[in-house]
Amino acid sequence: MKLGRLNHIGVATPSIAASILHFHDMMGATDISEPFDMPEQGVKVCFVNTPTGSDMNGTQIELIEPLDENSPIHGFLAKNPQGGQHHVCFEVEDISEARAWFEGQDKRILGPTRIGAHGTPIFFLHPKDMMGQLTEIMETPRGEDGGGH
Ligand SMILES: CC[C@@H](C(=O)O)C(=O)SCCNC(=O)CCNC(=O)[C@H](O)C(C)(C)COP(=O)(O)OP(=O)(O)OC[C@H]1O[C@@H](n2cnc3c(N)ncnc32)[C@H](O)[C@@H]1OP(=O)(O)O
Ligand SMILES: [Co+2]
Repeated sequence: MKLGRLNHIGVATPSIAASILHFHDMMGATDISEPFDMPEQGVKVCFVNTPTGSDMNGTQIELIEPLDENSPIHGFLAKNPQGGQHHVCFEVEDISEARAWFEGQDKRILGPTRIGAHGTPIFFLHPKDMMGQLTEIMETPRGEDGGGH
């Protein structure tokens, strides 16, 4: 398994609208996507794009707000009502190979591989098996050779 780019940091929030204001007005973010719903993941999503580097791929902040009480981030927000850093997402070249690698290391994989917000397959690893960090593994979008969005 070869580690790819840090694609995004997932930040849970009780209000994407309030978080957009924070990143725009307080942090000076100039490239923020329109929020959109992902009912199959139980979240509303919005990307805050950081400036691109020489490789033309900036890391994103992925704002996520629960769509309802069945959302996988409902419990996290119950414990952290203000929201906060929720997960990190690393890219890999081959999602099946990565899944087999982590399974072979006895890491708990949370649910099936599914299509994520960037249109490529993703899966999640339990934070208790990953040094306390909920970890999302995402296949690099084709044509981007190493990352980005
Ligand atoms: C936008 C789409 C997509 C993308 O394309 O990028 C996404 O990112 S969707 C993001 C939301 N989806 C997910 O998070 C799916 C995977 N998550 C889960 O299956 C669950 O959230 C969870 C990780 C199993 C947690 O479930 P929950 O019921 O909320 O908590 P538990 O009480 O079972 O937690 C057990 C234990 O783990 C600690 N914990 C929970 N969440 C986190 C976290 N985000 N980071 C670090 N640690 C976490 C929790 O505190 C418990 O610890 P103890 O209290 O010590 O037992
Ligand atoms: Co994510």
